[in-house]
Amino acid sequence: MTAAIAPPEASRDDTVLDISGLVRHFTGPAGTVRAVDGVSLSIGRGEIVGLVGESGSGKSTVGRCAVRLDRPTAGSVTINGRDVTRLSKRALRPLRKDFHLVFQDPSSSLDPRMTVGAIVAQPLRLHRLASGDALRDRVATLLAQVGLRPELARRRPHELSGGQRQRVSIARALSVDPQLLVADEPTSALDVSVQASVLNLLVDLQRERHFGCLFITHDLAAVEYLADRIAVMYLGQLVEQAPAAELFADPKHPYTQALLSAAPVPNPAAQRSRARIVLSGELPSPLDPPGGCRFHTRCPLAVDRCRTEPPALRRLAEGGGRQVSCHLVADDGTAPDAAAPCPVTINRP
Ligand SMILES: Nc1ncnc2c1ncn2[C@@H]1O[C@H](COP(=O)(O)OP(=O)(O)OP(=O)(O)O)[C@@H](O)[C@H]1O
Repeated sequence: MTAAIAPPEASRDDTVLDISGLVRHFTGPAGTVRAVDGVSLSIGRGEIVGLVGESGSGKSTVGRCAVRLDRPTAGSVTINGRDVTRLSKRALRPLRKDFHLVFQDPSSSLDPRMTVGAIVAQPLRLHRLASGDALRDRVATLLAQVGLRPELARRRPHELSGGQRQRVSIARALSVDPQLLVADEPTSALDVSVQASVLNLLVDLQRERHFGCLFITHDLAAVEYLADRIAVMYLGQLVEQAPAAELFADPKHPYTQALLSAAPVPNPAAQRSRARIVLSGELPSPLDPPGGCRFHTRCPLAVDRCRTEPPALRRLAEGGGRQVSCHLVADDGTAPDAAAPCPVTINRP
């Protein structure tokens, strides 16, 4: 398990989400899936943190635990200073308005029997925040804020387009003014032509309302555009975390370097300066993750130490508070280039 260190953000008093040492294992007939294995991450008010990594690396599991749709095996989740990890459903109910999840596929998260108006009104009713005319006005305002015409309130989800349905989910999630929104691939089920407008809507609403946002995605161009900070996951653990601009300009972890090298960039000159790193092999099974550094089986730079000793996620001496878990990255941030493997000096403690 990773010896994850608590980021300094965890001690800020504007922290809305603080995940500490999160572990989520699923035990079934085939064994124990170690979906998340020691993740620590925090999000401040008004901050968008992007969570990226290959399919199966554990991103959605982190997101589900963050909003208590799933319970961690170990570790804690604190929202607005309250540890929600072990609260009963009843104790959790009044706090639920502070955090919401926007799912990848709005069709599966919207009740097909309810009208759009009733769906958006539901959290306001549940938390007794509005009723009667005030409730109707609030729903109309919310629909307008997500760019939907008021008459759509009488329709049902199947009568809307995918983009409109996702706007309804966003209106529902934001109806009670949450402090934290977890958006799990909110545009990946949508037509490419409407993805940008839904993303822009999310960003506009976030800038206006200053909620903290955990944005889970495979879309590196989107995350570069909208996230303040990015955390990179590999096989259940965080391998790197840094301000978005710094991560994209200078990825330190060999896995981050490989991930970003595969992403299309809007500026072709930048693309040319970044050699493509093709990783060998598949993501190993989380049923039996490799010992030592979990990435060593695919890392073009791995040395003996990587095969035996798990690297801790440690803070580098950089202004932005970057964290990296790699034996080959020096404390001052000097990092080898996975695109040009060559003998490296191991930075032994
Ligand atoms: N309820 C469950 N029972 C058993 N295994 C699970 C369960 N939920 C997730 N997993 C496993 O945990 C691992 C992490 O899954 P998760 O969905 O969190 O990854 P992800 O990074 O979000 O993937 P994707 O990008 O494809 O959504 C995967 O191996 C997945 O099969």
